[in-house]
Amino acid sequence: MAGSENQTFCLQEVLDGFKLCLSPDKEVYMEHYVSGWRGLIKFLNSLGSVFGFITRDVVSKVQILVGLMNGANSSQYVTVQSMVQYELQNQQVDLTMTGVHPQSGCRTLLRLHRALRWLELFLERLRISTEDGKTSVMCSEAYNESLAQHHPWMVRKLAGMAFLVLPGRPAFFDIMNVGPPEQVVAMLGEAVPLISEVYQITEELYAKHNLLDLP
Ligand SMILES: CCCCCCCCCCCCC/C=C/[C@@H](O)[C@H](COP(=O)(O)O)NC(=O)CCCCCCCCCCCCCCC
Repeated sequence: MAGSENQTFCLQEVLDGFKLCLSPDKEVYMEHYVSGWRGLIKFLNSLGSVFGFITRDVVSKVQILVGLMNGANSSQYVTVQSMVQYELQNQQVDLTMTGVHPQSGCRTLLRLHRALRWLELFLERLRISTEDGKTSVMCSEAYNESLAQHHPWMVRKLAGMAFLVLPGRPAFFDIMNVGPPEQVVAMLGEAVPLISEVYQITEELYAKHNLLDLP
């Protein structure tokens, strides 16, 4: 039950979500994709109100996907592949401009998918960083290389301001709830390739169907 879930962030939970994401034939299970994101929402919550505008956006996108996964056509929303096939075949996606399906699964997941690339780039920087590494710099470099190109000026400015108040590397590692820094680094070494594979598979699927620029 949502209300009784543990609200403390743990990197292991995110790792587990993305680990379970891929089926034997490399389809992406939506249930586990969303559960990885639920873990990340806990992390965002622990960062406080400055990050509230980001948290609210992620929460609302996860809610849209969960609504589809539990809705009348739930059997079509088991994997990202089945969702894409179903929504395209049934004209459930606004392909060129926002119209009757502003909250399609495809466009909603695309936003999280782009953010997953940010996460991959950020976590890799964190993994190879030294003790005095600046999380705000790692975060904004990863952002500029990924999500920023999809955001208007105002969102980029707000994001840039939020990055400045990020906790430093030691506090960041503590919030991850993994153990000493060596264990955090080891877990990041496991998490980054997993996230990267899920990202690549989704990216290829969206590219194949010309869905990478959905409005
Ligand atoms: C570590 C601190 C968190 C830094 C987050 C970096 C990303 C900054 C993103 C700024 C997003 C601003 C909010 C609004 C965005 C929307 O306009 C925009 C477009 O949506 P629309 O087409 O429906 O309008 N939405 C998006 O692009 C989705 C943004 C999703 C952001 C996800 C951020 C995930 C943060 C996870 C933190 C995990 C840290 C690592 C833990 C081990």
